[in-house]
Amino acid sequence: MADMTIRPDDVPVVGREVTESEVLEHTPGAGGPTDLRITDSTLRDGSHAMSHQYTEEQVRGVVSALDRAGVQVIEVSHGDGLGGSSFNYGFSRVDEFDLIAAAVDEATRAKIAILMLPGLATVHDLQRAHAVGASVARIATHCTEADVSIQHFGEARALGMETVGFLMLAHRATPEVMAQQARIMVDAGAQCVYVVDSAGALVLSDAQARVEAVIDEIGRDGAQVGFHGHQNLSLGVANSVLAYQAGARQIDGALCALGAGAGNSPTEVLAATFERMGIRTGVDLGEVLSAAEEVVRPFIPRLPWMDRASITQGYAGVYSSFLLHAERAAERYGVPAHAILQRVGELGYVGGQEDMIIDVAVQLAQEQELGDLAGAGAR
Ligand SMILES: C[C@H](O)CC(=O)C(=O)O
Ligand SMILES: [Mn+2]
Repeated sequence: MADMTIRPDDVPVVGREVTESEVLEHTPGAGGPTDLRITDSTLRDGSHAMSHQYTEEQVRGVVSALDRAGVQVIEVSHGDGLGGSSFNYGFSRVDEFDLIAAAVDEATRAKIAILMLPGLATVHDLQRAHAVGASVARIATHCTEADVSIQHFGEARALGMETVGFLMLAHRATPEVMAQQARIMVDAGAQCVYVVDSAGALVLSDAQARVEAVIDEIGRDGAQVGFHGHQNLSLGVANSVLAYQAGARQIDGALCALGAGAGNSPTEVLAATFERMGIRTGVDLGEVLSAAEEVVRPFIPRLPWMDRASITQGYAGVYSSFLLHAERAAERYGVPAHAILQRVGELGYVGGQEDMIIDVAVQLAQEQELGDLAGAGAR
């Protein structure tokens, strides 16, 4: 297998020399050199499924177990990224900077990553995350709006952080557009760009084609490509394998699939599948299975699952984190969550439009009432 270390000469230079300390290195995991790097997002994407109620004790337990298992990067933030704790997205139980600091304190080998969406989080939030010890900045935009991340990549690199770009709702852009957007991120300082299947809507070759196009565009700069899957159509792991085969070298997962919608590709299943394929992740399978079964599963309020609402998200291409918002609106306005999500898909809403879910529910409730009245009139 190819040597996966990115050396100073391979890293795209963004307006200045790259120093040794900024070089993206793949820390050998428990099993030595790796062929791909798994980033675990239980403590970030999983925060959606936890309604952002993580405690410091839970964060410490998960980080310690993942670190022991040899997972090289652990993401910790509000589900919607830094600054997400708000009326629109849901308030965190514990300040995310305290959770990030606890994660940094607990990790002995793993790097702690944060996610941020420019506009929701500011450069000041990024500086705070760095100050408490986060060393990987994952900067996310809608798949056609990479230009809003330019300043943030510049600041992350200036802070000496490893940088990863997240092109969300990737099913909404063609492979060609994904490649153009990835180019913007790399020119701004991203060392890796992810194809992010936020809706779990990419079906096999759809995922592969996007990864291939992005690699064709940015691979020559020495930048890597990653894949972040959701299980709404149950394809997160299969898409991740295809992404690896297309050249992706960073893959996201979450223990017990704990993530938005039907959840993320389960980290423990990724570890087992790649091990079966002879692909080295550096993750100790026994330890990661224990982390899922003994540390995470006991505190999960509800296991993410492919039910009618989350399958509708995959089918209709709806942002996975809309699920709990839709369920709450369904309860309040007496309309089915899957009908809300179907309509949201038709209207093409993107992350940040959570408040529109209420409007859709109100509209559907009115339509339902009119339908009932018409039915009553006909009798
Ligand atoms: C902020 C989002 O939840 C990021 C993500 O995980 C996705 O788009 O998927
Ligand atoms: Mn996600």
